[in-house]
Amino acid sequence: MRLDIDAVSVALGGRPVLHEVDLTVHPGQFTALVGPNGSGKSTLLRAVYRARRPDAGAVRLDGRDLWAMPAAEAARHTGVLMQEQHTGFEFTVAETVALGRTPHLGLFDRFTRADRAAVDEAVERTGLTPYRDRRVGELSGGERQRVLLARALAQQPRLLVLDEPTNHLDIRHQLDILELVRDLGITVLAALHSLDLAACYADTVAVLRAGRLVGHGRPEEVLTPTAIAEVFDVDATVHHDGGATRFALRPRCVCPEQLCHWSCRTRRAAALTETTDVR
Ligand SMILES: Nc1ncnc2c1ncn2[C@@H]1O[C@H](COP(=O)(O)OP(=O)(O)OP(=O)(O)O)[C@@H](O)[C@H]1O
Repeated sequence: MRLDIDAVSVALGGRPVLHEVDLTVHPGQFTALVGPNGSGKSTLLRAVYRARRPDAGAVRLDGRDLWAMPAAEAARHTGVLMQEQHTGFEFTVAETVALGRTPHLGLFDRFTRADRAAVDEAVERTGLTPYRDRRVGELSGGERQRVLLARALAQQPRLLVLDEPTNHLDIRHQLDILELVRDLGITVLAALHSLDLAACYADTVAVLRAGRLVGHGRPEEVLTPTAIAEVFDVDATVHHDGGATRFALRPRCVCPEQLCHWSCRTRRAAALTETTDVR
């Protein structure tokens, strides 16, 4: 499924948060959305999974206006894993994952064999088979995160929208989840804080800064030391090692001696105290 974000603008609390953002994710492509805290990533994702209507511009799925289609249809197309998502703690894992089938069921429809198969497959793929009868409230944060991903997968969406899907996960499960998501072969738009993971798993990386899209392209084209320094205010060295890209990042240094950031801060504080003392 093709996702087109056309000149989307959003204001929150009377303040512009997104400024005419244009972004296309081609069918089957995995696009990572990166940017500093508060740059508008979650707000953009909310416009894509119909939680916040854009004030201007449009979101299209295969050319159709997402905000003009019936809510149930939009829900069938789009699987979502958001930050701080609520789950009913009293439900079991299998019951929670089964909720992913809701957009496919009519009011009086019963669960079919196909629905059950979709749930079983989602539980299996996320490594949750040993947990299927456990209550969600008894799970760790990382296990719960996998349950939410399984619920989104059970929905068999054509577009997956993920807001920091690796939150709470240990390194092994971060890799497992992104590998799984990449191998689904469906269209994915995922906000990620880790540039390493974005470079490793995404086909393209879109960079937001202060609500504007300032770059979009293949990871190696977009995540350059200059761009990273400008957007994230850190000094970056990028190593391409075989197929993998690694980033060595450190806070940007502003002192003439090029000492590290903390030293700079210490020095500036010391300098300030000295000045104050002199006065
Ligand atoms: N309901 C709201 N009312 C007013 N401002 C809001 C509201 N929600 C978010 N904002 C502001 O909008 C901006 C963008 O927030 P958003 O959550 O989209 O950023 P983000 O890039 O996802 O950040 P993070 O990396 O910290 O999750 C922030 O400055 C935030 O304070």
